[in-house]
Amino acid sequence: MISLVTAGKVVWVAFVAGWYLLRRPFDRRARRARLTIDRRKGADTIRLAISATGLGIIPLIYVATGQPRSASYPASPLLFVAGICTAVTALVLFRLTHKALGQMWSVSLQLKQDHKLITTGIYKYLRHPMYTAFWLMALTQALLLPNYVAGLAGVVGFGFLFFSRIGPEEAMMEEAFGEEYHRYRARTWRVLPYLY
Ligand SMILES: C[S@@+](CC[C@H](N)C(=O)[O-])C[C@H]1O[C@@H](n2cnc3c(N)ncnc32)[C@H](O)[C@@H]1O
Repeated sequence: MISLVTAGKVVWVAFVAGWYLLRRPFDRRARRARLTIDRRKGADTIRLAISATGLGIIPLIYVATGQPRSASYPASPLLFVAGICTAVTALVLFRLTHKALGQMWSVSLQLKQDHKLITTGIYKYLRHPMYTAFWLMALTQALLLPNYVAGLAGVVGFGFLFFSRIGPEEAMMEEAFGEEYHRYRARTWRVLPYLY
């Protein structure tokens, strides 16, 4: 029988692989698109690197080596089951966001030629449901990996990206779509209905 720690690591790896497979076709298409606004360079590159370190590199080092060992604590079956639930919810939400955004998606602060504002599908209810999915991804990491550093690195890394990007992203959308975005913003929540 494998230990709960190993099971958590296996589920986390499967979860990240599923995440990557869902994103791959959109990423390939996005690389070929012509852009009218491209704010990837500078601050956004740093944000993406910090987020990828917290959500990917640090937990991967822990999964492969068990380091940093001194930050580990006993695994709990309750947290493990909760982690599976948040993983499934995150993947479903991540798929819904890509389905709704389609070719309008890009990894950074960019707008395509003939970019359209999407306000349908999951975007009818939330302006940033993909970031909700990323928060769930960070939570899944914390629940599945019983190590204070590896588990919480996602919350810190993605939290940095989220809080430093949300303002510039909304400003960019408002600049491009004016009144249409203003009205959309007034009738939707950012990431959590009735809360934020
Ligand atoms: C990483 S995606 C995240 C999308 C969104 N913030 C979310 O969390 O669901 C960021 C890019 O998606 C595009 N985008 C974001 N919201 C959009 C919308 N409602 N309609 C069309 N494109 C959008 C913009 O090009 C933006 O640079």
